[in-house]
Amino acid sequence: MSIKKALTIAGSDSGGGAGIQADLKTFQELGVFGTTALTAVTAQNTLGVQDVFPLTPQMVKSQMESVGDDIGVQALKTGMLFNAEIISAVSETISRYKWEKVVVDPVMIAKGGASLLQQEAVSALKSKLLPLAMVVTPNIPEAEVLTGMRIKTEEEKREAARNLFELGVSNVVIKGGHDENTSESIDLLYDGLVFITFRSERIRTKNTHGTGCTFSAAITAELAKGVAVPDAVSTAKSYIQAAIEDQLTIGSGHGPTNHWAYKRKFMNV
Ligand SMILES: Nc1ncnc2c1ncn2[C@@H]1O[C@H](COP(=O)(O)OP(=O)(O)O)[C@@H](O)[C@H]1O
Ligand SMILES: Cc1ncc(COP(=O)(O)OP(=O)(O)O)c(N)n1
Repeated sequence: MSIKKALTIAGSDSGGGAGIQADLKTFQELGVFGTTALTAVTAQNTLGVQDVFPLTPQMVKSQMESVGDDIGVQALKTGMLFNAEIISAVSETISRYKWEKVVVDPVMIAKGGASLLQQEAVSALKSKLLPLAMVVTPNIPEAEVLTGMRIKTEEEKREAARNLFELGVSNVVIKGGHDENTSESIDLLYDGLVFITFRSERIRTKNTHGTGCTFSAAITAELAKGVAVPDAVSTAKSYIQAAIEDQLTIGSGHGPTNHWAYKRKFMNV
């Protein structure tokens, strides 16, 4: 059997809710073989991030090469990259291997407030990595940092998406999870021509740790299978909705989502 392979370049979450752990669970559930290039180790649980230890840029590059030289990469995603040196190493390696299906989740701050990207690395993210991205998936605070705009209205979301497209990204998805005053969670896709909205009922829960990682990993898995971007975003939206709805109770803070839920809801597994 030939199976598609997806690579995640991200940090480890010891609590299992976000980062590499969320990405691998998502790849597995969506039927692609997951590989990893670890950027940083975090000591983390549902209450927050207790410690961060970044790996060297050389070690990140070596892991990408090990995967690229032997296993192959049909699509990849980036998550926590932590500093400008790691961003440079990742961007150079993506360019050298000519990997095209690149999903950038511009992870900046964890739910508890810990910084997962140094402030001075934002310009490297914009100038080196975003131009290589087939899809970028900022949440609203991340889109505000990347564009320098304040985003409150639907028109401001569209303006931010246009600005991000101008940085060289082929498809921009501004996620609506942080828009807490709305009864729906609305994600907006822009491909330079049209806007498509993906809507779902907002679930009132504190257990949303790792939703952004999971959503971008689901897009990556679908791209690895050859699915077009709008359909990949649609599946990712269904996946994350099911995973938030079918609640787990783990830890006493912001708990993780449930990766078993998607197949249970849509495939009766
Ligand atoms: N309470 C919620 N109910 C339904 N969907 C949500 C909820 N919170 C987040 N989502 C969805 O989860 C995904 C991640 O969104 P978001 O929370 O904005 O990202 P991040 O985890 O990066 O902060 C998006 O598809 C968003 O619509
Ligand atoms: C190691 C690691 N990577 C990414 C995140 C951020 O994950 P995200 O999906 O944005 O979820 P929250 O942190 O907002 O719950 C992380 N926490 N750790």
